[in-house]
Order: sequence, then C-alpha cells, then structure tokens
Amino acid sequence: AGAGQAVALAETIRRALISGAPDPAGVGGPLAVTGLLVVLRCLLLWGRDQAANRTASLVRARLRLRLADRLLDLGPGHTVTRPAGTLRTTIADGVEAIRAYVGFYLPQVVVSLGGPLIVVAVLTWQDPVAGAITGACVVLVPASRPFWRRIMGARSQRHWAAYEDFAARVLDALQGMTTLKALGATGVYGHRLRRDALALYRATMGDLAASSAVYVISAFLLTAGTALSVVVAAIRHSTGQLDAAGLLLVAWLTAEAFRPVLELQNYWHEGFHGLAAGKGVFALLDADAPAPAPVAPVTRGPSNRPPRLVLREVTFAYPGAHPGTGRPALRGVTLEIEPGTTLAVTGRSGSGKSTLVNLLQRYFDPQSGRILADGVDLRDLDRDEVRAMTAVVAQDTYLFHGTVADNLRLARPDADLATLREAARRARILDVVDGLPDGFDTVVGERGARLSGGERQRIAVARALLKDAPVLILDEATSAVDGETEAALREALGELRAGRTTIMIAHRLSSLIDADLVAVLDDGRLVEHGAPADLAGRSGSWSDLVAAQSGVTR
Ligand SMILES: Nc1ncnc2c1ncn2[C@@H]1O[C@H](COP(=O)(O)OP(=O)(O)OP(=O)(O)O)[C@@H](O)[C@H]1O
Repeated sequence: AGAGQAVALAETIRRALISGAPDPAGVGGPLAVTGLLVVLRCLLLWGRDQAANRTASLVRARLRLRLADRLLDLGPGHTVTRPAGTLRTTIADGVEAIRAYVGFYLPQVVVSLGGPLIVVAVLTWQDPVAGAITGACVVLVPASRPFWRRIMGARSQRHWAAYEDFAARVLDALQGMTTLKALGATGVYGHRLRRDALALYRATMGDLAASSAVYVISAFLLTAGTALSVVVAAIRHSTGQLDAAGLLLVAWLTAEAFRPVLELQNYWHEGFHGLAAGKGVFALLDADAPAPAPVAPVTRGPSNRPPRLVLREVTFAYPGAHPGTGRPALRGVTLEIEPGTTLAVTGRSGSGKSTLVNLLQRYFDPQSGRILADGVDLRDLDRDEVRAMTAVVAQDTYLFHGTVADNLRLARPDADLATLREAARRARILDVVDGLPDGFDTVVGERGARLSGGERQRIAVARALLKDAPVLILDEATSAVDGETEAALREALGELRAGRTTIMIAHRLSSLIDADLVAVLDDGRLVEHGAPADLAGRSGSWSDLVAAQSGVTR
C-alpha cells in the first residue's frame, strides 16, 4: 500500500504540476487512488496491530496455563530442587518476554522481509539504478544479523541470567525476612542483594550497549543507502534520464523500503530477550518429571480403604545431589506397614526420614526398589489416586492468603459451612476460629501469619479430616508446641489417625511409644525396626534414644 501510494502520488504530481501540458482533469484518478491507498494502509496497520496483540495475548495466556499445569504435574520433587524466585521469573517475566517476541518482533520480521521486497520491485520498475542500490542496502542489514546475533544473543542470555538471580534473591529475602532479622543478618544479605543488583545493572548496560550499537550501525547503513539512491537519482534527473516526479518517487520509495527494516531494529532487543527467556520457559515445559505419569494406570480398589504399604529394597538419591559418592539419601530400605496401623520413623538429622515420606507421596521415584500400596507399585498407580491417598500434618503448616474457609476448602472444595465447622470441632480448633473477627471468613494472611503455629497445625488437621485420605503423614507434628497446645493437638491427631495407615516422623519417646511399629534410620539405612515393646529389650539405636530422653527428663 505504501509503494502504491507513492506511485499514485507521483503520478498526481506529474499530471498536475510537472507535465509540459498540465492536465488538471486527469489528476482526479490518481488522487482518488492515493486517497484509497492511504485509507487501505491505515486499515492494514490497524489490522496488523490487532492481530499481533491478539496473538500475543493468546500465546501469553496459553503458555501460562501450560506452565502452571506443567509445574503442578512436576510437583514438589521439581520445585524443591529449584529456587522459587527463578520459577516465578520464568512464569511471569519469561512469558511476558515471549509475548513481546511473538507479538511485536515476529510480525515485524515478516513485514520487514516481505514489504521491502515489494517496494524494491516497484522501485526497480520505476528506476532500475535506484532499485539496485536500495535493494543492496536493504539486504545488507538482515544479512549482518548472524554476526549481531552472536554478540547480542550472549549479552541477552547474561542479562536474563542476572535478572533471574536477582529476582530469586529478592524473593528469598522476603520469605526469610524474619530469619534475617532474628539473625541480625539484614546487613550481610543486603550486601548480597546490592551485589546482585549491581551485576544486573552491568548485564543490562552491556545488553543495551550492544543493541544500541546494532541500531546505530543499521541506521547508518539505511540512511547512507537512502542518501546514495537519492543522489544517484538527482544526478540522473540533471542529465534528463529521470523527470522530477520520478526523482520524488525514488526518494519516497527508498524511504518506504527502509522503514520496515528500521522498525525491525527497534524490536531486536525484544527479539533477543524473547529468545533468552524462551530457554527457561521451554526447559520447564520439557523438564523430566521426577515421578512421571504411568503409561497404563492401575487402581488399587476402593480408594478410601487404608492400604497395606510395603517398601522393598528402596534406594533413592536426590537428582544431582550425591554425585558419585555412593551415599544416597535412602539405601535398601525394606518395611511393611499393615493397614490402619501407625509407623513411627525416627533417626538422626539427615538420616532420611523426610525422604521416605517424600517417596511415599511419590514426589520422587526410587532409583531402585519398589513402594507398593496394596500390592500396586506407586509408579503404576493412577495419579489421582496417589494424590488422594495421603494427607499431611507437618510441623510448619502452609496457609494461603485467603479466609479460614478458603484454606479448609482446599481439601474439599464442595464442603458447606456445617461440614467445615464439624471438621474444625474434631480438630479442636472451632473455638479459636469462632473467636476470630469474622469467624470462618477471617482472612488469615499470607502463610497464615494471623494464627499461631499450633493453631495452624490444627487447621491442617481439619484439612486432613476433610480430605479423608486413607494414609496420614505426620511430620514432627507435635514437636514445636507447648504442653497445653500439644494436648489439644494430640487429641485431634488421635481422632484423625483412627482407621488410617499412619506414618509419623517423630523424635519424642511419648510419640514413638504410641506407634505400632518403629523404624530407626541411620544414614539412609534402616538399622532397627519393630514394635516399641520388642525394641525395648534390645541394645541399639532405640535403647540409646530411650536412655538419652530419660536423661533429659530426669
Ligand atoms: N532436596 C534435596 N536435594 C538434595 N539433597 C537432599 C534434599 N533433601 C534432603 N537431602 C539430603 O538427603 C539426606 C536425607 O535428608 P532428609 O531430609 O530425608 O533427612 P531427615 O532425616 O528428614 O532430616 P531432619 O530430621 O533433619 O529433617 C540428607 O543428606 C540431606 O542433605
């Protein structure tokens, strides 16, 4: 449309002003065509922006959904091994950078490849010499791209990596603010933040310096090309080879040919950023699941029945964590837990207790050995069933920003208020919730900051009651509360354990003797197991534990 507009306008001028015998009557035709082409051009520009915006928004929305699905699919096994800030940057800013790449850069690439070709063809038809000069300059800019790509690609990658590091550090600081304050470490951490901010600043400046160098050099090539075409056309006009309208046409068409290429330069920055961000986004989409979905899922029968859990020669090392040391987190663990009974897992710090619990929830799969629920390998069990099988009450309960009711309904979205109240009553937390300003509609704040640790744990018990899962995991649930809270929590947990297969990580003797079976882990190995009464007569880790705790209480 731009080329047509220039040709029609030149023709108008030729007929109206320049031609030896002015033909005002003949001006109407080309003028009308010019007007139509101006309108068409505006419509095309509007259409291009609309299509680009719509495509970019669609890509952004779909990509975010796919990433969110993928992240939920990968589960905690993936997220615990990566900084939360990096994942946040990938999902939020990475997708935004890809949106700019798809929405602005790619359409401009198409326009700047197709547009100049047409304009140069029209120019060559009007004036072959100007066409040849303009064509050569137009080709030179994209042809130099591989060279710039090497320089800018590396700088964009560096900038993106620095940005991810900085974002991860900021999120870490926010999440650990109370720890930093308590340790008096805000100064030290602030120093690290400043260092990362400085690294980001340097990477950004390097990135910007490269892209402005590209811009300046390309702009020089294009301006020089325009000037050269026009100068050559002017010389040819002076020798009578080109009329005045032809000279004007060359000037317009040359500018028209270079315009999309110059506009593309404005988007190169977005283009390289999109490519750099795309690496993280696609790495997340293609990441290997620590516990992939079964090819032929099996169900183990009525899913609310407490299962018989069996671990057979289970060995597991965290991905990349024990390279070549041969000291996995769990080594050859074999255990049987009868339906409806309680297994207490104990052992020194780092002995593998949490790892065992992680494997039971299938956050990861063991590298060798098997975990069976009613004879079905967890790897083959339908994923929904695995998810529905366990409920957890941990030492530190995560409550999401929202009301008490919202947090409880995570376990059962369709529960009515009466059901929530009953669960809260059984979890010994109803009085506390009723005492809050808006009862179940009270917003508990991010991470449940409005409730005490013991209260949050009882909310977790209520959630577990609502979920009604047949396997219960208690991760040192009573270790961080005072005597009175512990009594309430114990009552609540007793109610919860009834009719479920329970695995509890415990250190206190009072919790351990409550179990049907005790397993003592040491350095990833199962060193002792049996009923507490049977273990009492043997010498070993259990006796050491009993002696140590008796000493403490004496
Ligand atoms: N996400 C992880 N990535 C790499 N190694 C890990 C990870 N989590 C735990 N480990 C390592 O695996 C081993 C077992 O850790 P685990 O958390 O299971 O021990 P634990 O008995 O639960 O300890 P604690 O009582 O201190 O919670 C330790 O050597 C630990 O450093």
